Amino acid sequence: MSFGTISLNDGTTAPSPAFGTGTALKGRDAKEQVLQALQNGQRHLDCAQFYGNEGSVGEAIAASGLPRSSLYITTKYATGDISTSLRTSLQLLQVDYVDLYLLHSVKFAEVHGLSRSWEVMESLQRDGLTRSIGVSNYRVGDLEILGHTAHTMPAVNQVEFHPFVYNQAAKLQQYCHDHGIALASYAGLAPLTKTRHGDFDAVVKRLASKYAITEHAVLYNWLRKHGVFVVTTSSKKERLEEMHWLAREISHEDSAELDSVGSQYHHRYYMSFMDE
Ligand SMILES: NC(=O)c1ccc[n+]([C@@H]2O[C@H](COP(=O)([O-])OP(=O)(O)OC[C@H]3O[C@@H](n4cnc5c(N)ncnc54)[C@H](O)[C@@H]3O)[C@@H](O)[C@H]2O)c1
Ligand SMILES: OCCc1c[nH]c2ccccc12
Repeated sequence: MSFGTISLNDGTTAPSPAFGTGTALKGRDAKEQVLQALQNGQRHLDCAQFYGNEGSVGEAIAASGLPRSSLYITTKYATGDISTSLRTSLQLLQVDYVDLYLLHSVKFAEVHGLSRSWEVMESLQRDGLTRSIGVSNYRVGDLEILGHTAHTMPAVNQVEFHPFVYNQAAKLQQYCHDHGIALASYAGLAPLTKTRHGDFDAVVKRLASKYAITEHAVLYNWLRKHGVFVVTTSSKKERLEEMHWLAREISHEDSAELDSVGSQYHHRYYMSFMDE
């Protein structure tokens, strides 16, 4: 895989990029898109109870004929009893463990309370239903509360991360780094696929030409430069193929230029409470 692997604090490794199954409308059948991704070399699937389509992901996994051991499967808890939710996800995905189980959002987990939720996550890991445990959309304050009672800190925090939330994510990035929590990014392409700014576009264009990669690959490599593992997605075969060759080492100066031009702007597309 193009980006390689990320080492987690529990001694395991996760392949990056992960292939997202949630950008399609909630509940939309993901079978064809996931099967195409698997056939094009993607091995890490990023799933969620919230997406309402784990059954279709399970069908794609089964149809691929790939051995379970060659796959890395992440899914996320949204609602209901955590242990029951994971067991249901396993059934739908047609596997007997996942590699990484995440609490999808601190706002979703509030129903159990942070400490109690994390205790259950630790027990699911002990029972072998998931290899690694982590969180998504947790702020520094949430991680601090969790840390008071946790036996092990989350292996991963999956958050929105791109140049237009760079300033807002700085404290969280530092905290995760200091506590051995791997930061995973979603919506990393948003500066090209959602809101556009001419001066930022110009920098991306210049770097795409300098490094002989696409503009989207400039953002992937910016994420990589920041030590962040990538969750992305595409329904297009050519873009999946492109992910195999897009890794480039962009210079510190070029990355810093994206930081400074991008962080003049602030756009967050998911989970607005992350700015609180
Ligand atoms: N944990 C969370 O709360 C959370 C929130 C949002 C997304 N996610 C995960 O992250 C995944 C990706 O999210 P995203 O869609 O925001 O990520 P992204 O920013 O990587 O955007 C992906 C989209 O960009 C476009 N795209 C991809 N490659 C392209 C290319 N080469 N050229 C032009 N356009 C291209 C496609 O429309 C694709 O759907 C989701 O499927 C989901 O698994 C998680
Ligand atoms: O993991 C993605 C979660 C997600 C997709 N679309 C949304 C809209 C609102 C809140 C969360 C999401």
